[in-house]
Order: sequence, then structure tokens, then C-alpha cells
Amino acid sequence: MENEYIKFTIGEKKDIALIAHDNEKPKLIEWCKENYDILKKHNLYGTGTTARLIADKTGLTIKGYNSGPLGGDQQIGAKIVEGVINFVVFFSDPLTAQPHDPDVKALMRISQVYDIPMAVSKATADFMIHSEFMDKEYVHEVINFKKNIQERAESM
Ligand SMILES: O=C(CO)COP(=O)(O)O
Repeated sequence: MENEYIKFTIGEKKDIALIAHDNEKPKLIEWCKENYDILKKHNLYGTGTTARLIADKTGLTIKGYNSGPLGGDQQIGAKIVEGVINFVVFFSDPLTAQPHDPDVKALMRISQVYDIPMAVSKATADFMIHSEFMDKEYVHEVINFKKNIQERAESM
């Protein structure tokens, strides 16, 4: 099966998901404060508690989904599939087991599938936010999964 790629343009205003596990929330809030002037130019989304804390502590406008353990990671994942989210900052906790670990893995996996940049630490988030892609249009290329599915169905 040969893959065909679809190209689409991502505008100057990005759609950014911000997520942090509990132990990492203070770090993400600090990071949002540091990068307030950049973040305020974009559309922000987050899992429930993270989004509420960011809004309260930084004054940024952010759309909140469900809390992570109640399906928030899956909602963000669905937005990636729909082509809504362009960047993800996810300060996951590398030292604490999460009850919704399958959802966390699913979100990381779907970001890879759609080649959506995901920063999982402050260092990578700093690289991402200061990247030349942040404030300009760029062309994003992903596999045409519709063609892929059709070809698979036809071959069965
Ligand atoms: O658990 C999370 C991500 O896996 C984050 O969820 P909250 O933002 O609701 O704490």
C-alpha cells in the first residue's frame, strides 16, 4: 500500500494544547507566565484542571476540556485527529503512576501519527515556543488516511 500525503497550511495563529500532571502543574504555570506575551497571541486549549489553573493564575484565555482522568486527554487527542491542534505542551509526570496511563499513551501516540509537535518537558517546550514555526505560516504534511482506509477495504 502506497501512502499519499495531504498538505495543509497552518496559519500564524496556532492552536496549542497545554496539559500537566499534578506534580508538574506549578512548572507549567510558571512557563505560561514566562511566555505570556507569545501565548496570548494563540488559541489555547487544556485538560480541565490545568486549563482552570492557567486561566486563574496567568489570566490567559484557554478553553478547558474534561479533567485528564475523566477523558480530557482523549478529547485533546480527538481534536488532533480533526486537525484542530497544531502544538502540544504536555508536562507529564515521569515519576508517578497515573490511573489513566492508557489515555496518556494514546494522546502521545496520536500526536506522533499526525506529526504534531509535543513538548513533554520545559526544555522541549522552550525550543518549541521559540521556534521559527510559531509566528509564521507553514505547510504541514500528513498521511492521507482516508485513501489508506479505502485501499485496505478494497483489498479485503
Ligand atoms: O491528567 C492529565 C493529563 O493526563 C491532566 O488533567 P487535568 O488538567 O484535569 O489535571
